[in-house]
Amino acid sequence: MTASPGGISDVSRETSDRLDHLAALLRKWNPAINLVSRATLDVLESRHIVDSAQLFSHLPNGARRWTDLGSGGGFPGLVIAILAAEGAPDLAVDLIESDQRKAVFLRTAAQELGLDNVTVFASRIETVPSRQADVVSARALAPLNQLLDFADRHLAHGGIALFPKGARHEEELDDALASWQFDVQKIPSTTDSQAVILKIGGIARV
Ligand SMILES: C[S@@+](CC[C@H](N)C(=O)[O-])C[C@H]1O[C@@H](n2cnc3c(N)ncnc32)[C@H](O)[C@@H]1O
Repeated sequence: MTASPGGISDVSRETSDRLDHLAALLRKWNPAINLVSRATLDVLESRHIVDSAQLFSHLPNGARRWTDLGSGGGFPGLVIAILAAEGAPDLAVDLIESDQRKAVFLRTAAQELGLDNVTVFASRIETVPSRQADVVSARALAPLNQLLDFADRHLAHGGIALFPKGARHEEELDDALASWQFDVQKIPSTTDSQAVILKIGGIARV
């Protein structure tokens, strides 16, 4: 799988059809529940789907559970589940989303897309028992300091967090270092020259 600004390549016809189907479902449901900002609906594929798909290439070998926090319209979690159905069939994908209407969308979309690797938790991240995940992700959810607290709750020992972050990531890293120890790799985003994916392991409170 390759995710570049031009789109997603090296995937099967079924995966590509599922990604198109997800885009169609989002366009259908968006007027009712505002899953993505209306301004980005026209560039759903490049702005949200490709941006989410690039995280999949950082899946560690042997990972069994990926937990996406604050999934909203399914970014990155539903896109990861679609790619995993082809590329990592043993991976279970959790989507945690406290907004009940968005959680209904996520369940309906997973069903319509024929994804049996998805579990939706219509609850707050803070109240779901630890998922002991190998990977935790969160996009556009909270400052890094807060995300590390969520990741600390839901990661298994040795697990990693993948957090897409924008131009202010250095500031967020400095703030987080006041309360947390961690190892971080800054991976340039393929969709935005100012953005990075923070790949974080070894999370511990200071
Ligand atoms: C700005 S949206 C981002 C959605 C998606 N990750 C994306 O990139 O498009 C943040 C989402 O997180 C959910 N959320 C915020 N706080 C949460 C919490 N404590 N537990 C579960 N979901 C939460 C909100 O309902 C919202 O859908």
